[in-house]
Amino acid sequence: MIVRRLDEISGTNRDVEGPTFVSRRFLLADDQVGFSLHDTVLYAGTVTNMWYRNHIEAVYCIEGHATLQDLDNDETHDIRPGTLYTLNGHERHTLTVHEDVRMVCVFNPPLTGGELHDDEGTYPLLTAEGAPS
Ligand SMILES: CC(=O)NCC[C@H](N)C(=O)O
Repeated sequence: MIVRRLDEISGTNRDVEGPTFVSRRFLLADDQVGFSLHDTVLYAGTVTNMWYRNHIEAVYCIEGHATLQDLDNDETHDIRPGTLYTLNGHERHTLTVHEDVRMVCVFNPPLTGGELHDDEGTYPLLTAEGAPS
């Protein structure tokens, strides 16, 4: 069994700062559970463009307010606490954050640690050893 607390992750290499968010990565590939799980806060006033070509991501909002734009299907969704979205079609999307949003994010395959978005908003596909798979 794995038990972790947010205050144990803060300030470690599982606490990853991006330009528009902080991602506290509770579970990663080397935990060997088949997915990664993050507590992510995206900051008010920011816009983040993403395209998870290599992963499926599920996102559950527990705090704040944002607008999600599905660029592939030309749809817009209001994101508030209690809303889940899942990028099961690897959709290109944008999050425009009105109030800091706190999200529980699950990635399959799991992230390995320090991944950050490239110019297209994609995370690389890495193994637990950090090498491209
Ligand atoms: C909601 C979202 O996708 N934010 C970007 C960060 C990502 N969820 C992460 O935790 O690395």
